[in-house]
Amino acid sequence: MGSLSRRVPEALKSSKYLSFSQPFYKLSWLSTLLGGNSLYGRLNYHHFGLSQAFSSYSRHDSKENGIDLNQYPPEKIRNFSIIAHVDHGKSTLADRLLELTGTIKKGHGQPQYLDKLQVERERGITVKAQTATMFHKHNIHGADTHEGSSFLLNLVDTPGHVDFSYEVSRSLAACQGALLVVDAAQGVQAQTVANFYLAFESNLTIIPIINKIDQPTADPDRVKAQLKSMFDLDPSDVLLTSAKTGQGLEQVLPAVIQHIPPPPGKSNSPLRMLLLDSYYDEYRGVICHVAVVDGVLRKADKISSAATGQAYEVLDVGIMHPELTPTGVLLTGQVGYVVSGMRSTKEARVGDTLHHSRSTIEPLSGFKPAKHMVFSGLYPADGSDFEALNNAIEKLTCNDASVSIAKESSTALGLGFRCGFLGLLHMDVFHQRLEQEYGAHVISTIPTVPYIFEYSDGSKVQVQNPAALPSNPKKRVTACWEPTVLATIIIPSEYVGSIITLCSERRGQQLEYSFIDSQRVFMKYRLPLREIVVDFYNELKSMTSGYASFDYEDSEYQQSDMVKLDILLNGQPVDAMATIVHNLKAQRVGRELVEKLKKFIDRQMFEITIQAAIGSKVIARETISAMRKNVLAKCYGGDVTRKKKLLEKQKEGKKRMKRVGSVDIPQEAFHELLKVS
Ligand SMILES: Nc1nc2c(ncn2[C@@H]2O[C@H](COP(=O)(O)OP(=O)(O)OP(=O)(O)O)[C@@H](O)[C@H]2O)c(=O)[nH]1
Repeated sequence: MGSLSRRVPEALKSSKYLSFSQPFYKLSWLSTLLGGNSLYGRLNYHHFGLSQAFSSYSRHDSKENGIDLNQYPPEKIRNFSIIAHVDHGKSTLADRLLELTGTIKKGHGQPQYLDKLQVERERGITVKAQTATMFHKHNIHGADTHEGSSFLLNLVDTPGHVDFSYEVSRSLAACQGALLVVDAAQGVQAQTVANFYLAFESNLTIIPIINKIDQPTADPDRVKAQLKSMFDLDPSDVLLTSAKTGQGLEQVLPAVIQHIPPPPGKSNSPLRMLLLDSYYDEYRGVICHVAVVDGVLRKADKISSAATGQAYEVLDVGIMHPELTPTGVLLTGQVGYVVSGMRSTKEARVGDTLHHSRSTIEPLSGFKPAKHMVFSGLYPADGSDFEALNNAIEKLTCNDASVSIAKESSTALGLGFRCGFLGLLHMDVFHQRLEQEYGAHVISTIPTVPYIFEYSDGSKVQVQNPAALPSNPKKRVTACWEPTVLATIIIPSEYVGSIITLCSERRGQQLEYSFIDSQRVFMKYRLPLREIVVDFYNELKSMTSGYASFDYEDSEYQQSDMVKLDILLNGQPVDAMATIVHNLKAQRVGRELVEKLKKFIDRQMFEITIQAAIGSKVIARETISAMRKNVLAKCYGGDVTRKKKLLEKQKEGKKRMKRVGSVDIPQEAFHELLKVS
């Protein structure tokens, strides 16, 4: 294989999409760390029984594990991640590499080994980045042999969905290279482009892999041409694989070892390690994932946090192989875990530098904080369960630090939380995890994006909750700004017309339009974030029979004519149902909301009016007429058991209701409102 192409394509240099500050070939582990964002995966004990694995490992020392990390100085280490568009085969490829190196057993009966969360398995998507350490014998002449020297390879499987690109960028901070996996039939898609640039900006060496070549519709030559035209990647450098049949996989690890540079830290400098991620284990306390940038960390060392100055003793240290495996030491360039008696994940600040307490060091620059794109209120479905929900949220946020949480209260729903998410899928996944892992049942309010409102007194505030806006905004609000995104859309050319119509309906502005090849078009749009958070992707997919791909990055705020839309039940505004919409769309959204509510609220003993209003102006109205017969009227007096049963049933039904004023609203009504855009 020839040397990998590292030239910056001219067309890309001028792209508004990116700024290129450093030559592609100039790899710098440190500058990547300083400028990058990274998060290492977590091993979730709840799903994995790792606590047992951990305690049994803990009884052995590193020699019993048969692993002597002293054999792996930086030149014998490669840190790389696998990046790709969603479903192009990252996790399957990761599985095969773990099998190939004997890290997991072949046919371990658990597809997508690194997708540990139940939600990941059910949805078939990767949500959390995950790391695994592998050992691989390689002979410098290229052929893998048992006589070759042994390398330590850290592999990071990253999520492909746009909501989790923050995880990808944080993962890349601990890597010097990336395998860019592209489906041989689907070719380059929107997240291929986005992830390529993330890796490219982090100065990583990129190894292109065309996967799924076993498919009947595979067309590797077409995909090679796309990689050349989009990223200037040399077709002769592209590896062809099938993670399903195993074809071509033997070339992957030799390419990793030959082309990805070793981590560049200094072994004889004072210890500096970057805290990549942390999670809480009820038996061990906080487990931190770390990358040792300089120096050496040993069990029983005294270490300090550069952020808080707090000192700790290293109780345990090791690698993820793929489960927590004590080694007693972590050397320069190695990635592993540390247990140091931290009691809460709040002490373990992602992006912090840990160092020996006795030495003074220059801290590494941490990560940019996660940017919350979507906010929603979370309330216990049963009002009395606030404490239970509070506990569940506290525990889950220990394992998903990318959610922001603040307590809030609603007249309609009582005490709850205002949560900030990276996107709508992230919000959905968070709900699912709350339910599945902690048994918490929640009602969430219509998601909103963070607006900036200016009031007549000149003050500007960020509004994350529509209820915080006064109901007559025309009187007091003088201006509003909404967040926008730069969206990349890739579609087959026959769908261009309908997608342009969709984007203009969503108030989009076209910035770029070009052909990737004779069949596919690449478009760049500026779109208000509000217009894409609900249902945009689904619509895009259904309009293109599933062929569209979409990715976005956040961009600047733009001034917009936004208004608060109130929902009133029997004349009373329901704060949890308020939303902020564009003035031109208010009428349609108001109509849809009241129609949805009419469908989901059952008839009650009295008439219910449902109204949508902007300030004092009602823009949509529906009425639910009063119920004539009581459920018990159906009983023929004497049948006590039947009566009891019916009362029980009614009580059960009530549990799933929220009473707002005098009106009972089923939980489903709240869920349905989330789908109105
Ligand atoms: N035919 C064929 N199918 C494959 C191959 N590799 C993966 N798949 C299938 O493609 C689907 C997606 O694979 P994953 O490995 O979950 O993809 P991913 O990129 O990790 O997906 P996300 O984590 O959701 O981004 C699964 O059904 C795999 O079985 C391959 O080489 N050939």
